[in-house]
Amino acid sequence: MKFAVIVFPGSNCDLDMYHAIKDELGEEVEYVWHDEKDLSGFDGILLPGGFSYGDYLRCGAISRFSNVMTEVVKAAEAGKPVLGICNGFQVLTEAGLLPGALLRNKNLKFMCRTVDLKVVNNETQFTSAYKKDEIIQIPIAHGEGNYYCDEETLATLKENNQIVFTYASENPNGSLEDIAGIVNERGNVLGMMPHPERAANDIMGGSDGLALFKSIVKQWRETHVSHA
Ligand SMILES: NC(=O)CC[C@H](N)C(=O)O
Repeated sequence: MKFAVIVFPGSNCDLDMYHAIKDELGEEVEYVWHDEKDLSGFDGILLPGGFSYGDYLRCGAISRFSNVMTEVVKAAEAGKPVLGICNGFQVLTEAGLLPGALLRNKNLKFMCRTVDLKVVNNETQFTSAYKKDEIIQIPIAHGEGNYYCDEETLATLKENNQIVFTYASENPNGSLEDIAGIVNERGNVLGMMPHPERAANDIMGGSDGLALFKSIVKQWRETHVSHA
């Protein structure tokens, strides 16, 4: 499987993402600058964390206009796995690929710690390697992680089982219904504020995030590798 790690001006978790894929999973991965106009050679698209365009206006509000985003939309529409982590999640909501918005943390502070997450939906291509309602430890580091959507959108998210991760022991940012990660209706685009790529090896303090990347590869292999 070949992954693209999109790099915006100001991205800072692209290195972690690249390491998780290349060194922990042993899969192909390349950095793709935000100005590129072709992602057709990639099987999975990863939007990393960081401070793209310095978080000016709103986190992700400018990056969503980068040339590469036209290709990210095409990849999502083609059913390829698209994963947005933290700033990547914010870009995906600004680009309309995921519903809702990430507002300023309720306490208006930058939150940087490891939190307990509940895997409330393990039936997605991103979470099949977890158990239902499994509690995992994943780091967060953000100032605008407070997920919000209107009542109608929340009802749709619940009806379609699109809520994938919730904060378990504490809600660090005020997110509606403790939402920490959601998928689109088709289930191939995931956005989440916690950083699984920063929990890909016990040396980093934990490896609970690795199963997410393994789930993506497992799904891809099941649908793309012929079992001759
Ligand atoms: N780690 C990140 O990706 C941070 C995202 C964004 N800059 C925020 O502070 O909310």
